[in-house]
Amino acid sequence: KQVVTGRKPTSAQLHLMFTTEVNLSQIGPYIDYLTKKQGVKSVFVNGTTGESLSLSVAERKMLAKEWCEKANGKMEVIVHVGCMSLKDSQELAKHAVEIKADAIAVMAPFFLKPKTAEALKLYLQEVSSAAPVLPFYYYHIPAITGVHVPARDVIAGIQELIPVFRGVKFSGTDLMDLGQCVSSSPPQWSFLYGVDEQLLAGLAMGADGAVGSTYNYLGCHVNKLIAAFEKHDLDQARKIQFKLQELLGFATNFGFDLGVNKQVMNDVSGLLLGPPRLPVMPCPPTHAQAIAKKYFELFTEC
Ligand SMILES: CC(=O)N[C@@H]([C@@H](O)[C@H](O)[C@H](O)CO)[C@@H](O)CC(=O)C(=O)O
Repeated sequence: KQVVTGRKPTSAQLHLMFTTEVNLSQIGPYIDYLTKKQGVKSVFVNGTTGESLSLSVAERKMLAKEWCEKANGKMEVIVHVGCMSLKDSQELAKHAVEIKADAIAVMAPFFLKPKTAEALKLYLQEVSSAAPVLPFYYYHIPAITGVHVPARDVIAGIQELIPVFRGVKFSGTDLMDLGQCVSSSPPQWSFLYGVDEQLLAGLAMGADGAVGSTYNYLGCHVNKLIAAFEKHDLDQARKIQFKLQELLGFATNFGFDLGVNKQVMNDVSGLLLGPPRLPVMPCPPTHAQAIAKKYFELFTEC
């Protein structure tokens, strides 16, 4: 007979909580939620929020394939293929071609870090050479990689090395660097800004779009922010940006991280996206519920 003691989880329960597996069955409903409820038109798969660097190459392939198959014309799919090993990145880049991804992105490896823009560019070129037909984005996220080479130095002359280069997913806070990237680039390149709490500043500096963890549940509001900015309605754009800041400021009190974000995604969308993988800890349900409550106070359905 099993004795349920109430508070302390048994070691078997703990094992279940922390041994997370990817769950492909949720990707179809997730795409429907993003496209129909959030008005999201593109997805950035296996990035930071997707915990790519905590997944095996095989898992990343399964996920990318499922996203491409299920998205099938409903959304554009950009697959992040950056790894610590060049060989793994090339394998994922080749795979992205096979599954007909729309584009790939690559962050700097960050165990043995590139010390110069030249080294990083050579690395990016080698990855792109495994998928020479796919549009290529550099994923600049210095707070995570610890690679602080300015993005403007990475993209200088990069088209000669990577003819399919299309832009930068810019998740840095250095707006001068973003501005210098924009002002030195051909108009067909895109700069996708990735610091949700200051998107409006990124747009003012010339970003063309946004990729961020909170857009899983704020996509339609952020589309409105972008539309207001494009109409020069700064008051409206600021109103939305300030509400997003209020939500993130509130969530920061609970140690906002991937685990918290994932739980908020579950609570707001009603999807069963599961907990994060170790070493990221699952968010205590009471914390996520408080953040979701704040979300519903600040944002009405679009
Ligand atoms: C460091 C980090 O996770 N940055 C997030 C932001 O969306 C971030 O969560 C948000 O601005 C809150 O700080 C994104 O840039 C990451 C992202 O887009 C991704 O999942 O690849």
